[in-house]
Amino acid sequence: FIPILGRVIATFLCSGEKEVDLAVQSAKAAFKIWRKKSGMERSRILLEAARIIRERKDEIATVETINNGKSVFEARLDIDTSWQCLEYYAGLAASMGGEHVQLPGGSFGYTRREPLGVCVGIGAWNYPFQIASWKSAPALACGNAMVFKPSPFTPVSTLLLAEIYTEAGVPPGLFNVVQGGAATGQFLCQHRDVAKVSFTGSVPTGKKIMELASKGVKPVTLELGGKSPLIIFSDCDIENAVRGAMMANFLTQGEVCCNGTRVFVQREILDKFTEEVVKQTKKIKIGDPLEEDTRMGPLINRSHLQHVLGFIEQAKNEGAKVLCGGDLCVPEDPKLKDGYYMTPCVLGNCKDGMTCVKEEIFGPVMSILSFDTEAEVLERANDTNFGLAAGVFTRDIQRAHRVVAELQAGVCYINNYNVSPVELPFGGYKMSGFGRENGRVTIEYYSQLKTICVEMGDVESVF
Ligand SMILES: NC(=O)c1ccc[n+]([C@@H]2O[C@H](COP(=O)([O-])OP(=O)(O)OC[C@H]3O[C@@H](n4cnc5c(N)ncnc54)[C@H](O)[C@@H]3O)[C@@H](O)[C@H]2O)c1
Ligand SMILES: NCCCC=O
Repeated sequence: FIPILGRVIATFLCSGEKEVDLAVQSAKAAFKIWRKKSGMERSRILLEAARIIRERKDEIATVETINNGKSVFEARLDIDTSWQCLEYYAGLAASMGGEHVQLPGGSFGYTRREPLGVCVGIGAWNYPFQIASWKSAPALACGNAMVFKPSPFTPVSTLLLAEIYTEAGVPPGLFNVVQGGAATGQFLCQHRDVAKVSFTGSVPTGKKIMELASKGVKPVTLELGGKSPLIIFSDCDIENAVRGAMMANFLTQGEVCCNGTRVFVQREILDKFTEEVVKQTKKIKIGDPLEEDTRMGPLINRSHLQHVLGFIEQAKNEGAKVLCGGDLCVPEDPKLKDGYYMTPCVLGNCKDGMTCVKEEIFGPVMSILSFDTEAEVLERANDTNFGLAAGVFTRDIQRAHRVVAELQAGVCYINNYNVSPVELPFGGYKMSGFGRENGRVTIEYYSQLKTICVEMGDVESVF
């Protein structure tokens, strides 16, 4: 689909059980070659792939924008965090290793960090190229092969990544792409030659993936949904807090897992903050996402647009006040008349029990709530089954650290929101998932440790 035009541009055949098996077998063959390469050799190939992504950045960003609807300005940032991820793991590939342990009598042991084998990546539609890069870079750096299934809504850009890996010199089949939806994903998770599944998507699908993988005792990484709190204290730099709240809610049309959609504002600055955030939200340029100055494009598809608008209707019925936006939008350009556009929405008078405050909307809808004390806001911020991200704006640095130490979230931002340095681990607490992407720790999620115990003397048998 092209969300900008509301039209189909290409169709892909879904991979069935046979095609999934072919992909896994060719990944398995490539794994035999790749696992024998030294870290330095793998690093060189990943660096070359990163270079090609940088070189083709505009082309990849354009494809991403056409298929997903996000502004090309943002898509370029996604592509940056993609090649940066490849560079980061290329840098770590050569230094992966185990340890040497001295034992009594001159005996010793050592550990080897070894790849898992064929890993499966399953992606969501909001960051197609970035998700494929964040999964494949650490997987390949550790010596694994990967079969990746993008979302059927955004099947295109992952194919460019496969092309780039091949051009950079990975063995044929090392990074394979299969297309399809739930059925294809299930075949992948159940395949006996698959060693691990890394999934990005919703909580309900994450549960199913975990169940399927458990049948083969396969480890899983789950990057799931969220309903993250953003806490704005009255001593903050208000301009930065407003910018932070916009970053926390309106990137990629609000279709972002870690968005800080529950914006808690301390009562003393509630009116001033709300007035400014509404003013800035009304200024967001909606339109053709391929134009340089557009900052919000169409949502992913019609049914998702209706789903998001439904949340706004329900919020009104439950007593929230629409302070701006929340309507269907038809851009002036006639070619965009069938696109899935809506105006970004700020909801005031929100209460903790409202549906818009409790459920992940995955659209451009910010809910503003007021609070009085630190203890109260912490209690309310943590009162959710999700735990992906959280943010705090304050000039009091002691309070900032005290608050993030209490927040039940895998990623916490102090005086910023939704930045993604690849050097830092990303992932959730509670029902937002487990395992991490990015950062040094992710090596542990794509490798296994072998212990070798070496006897230097005679065997002392108990028999
Ligand atoms: N935590 C993160 O890093 C992160 C990042 C992006 C999106 N998300 C979450 O993803 C969700 C939106 O994405 P979505 O609508 O594509 O999610 P989704 O769960 O509907 O689909 C995700 C992927 O899973 C596949 N799939 C669906 N059913 C399956 C099954 N039974 N077995 C195997 N695979 C199956 C889909 O085809 C798709 O590729 C939101 O909840 C969002 O918060 C999380
Ligand atoms: N840039 C990270 C976004 C991942 C969640 O949707």
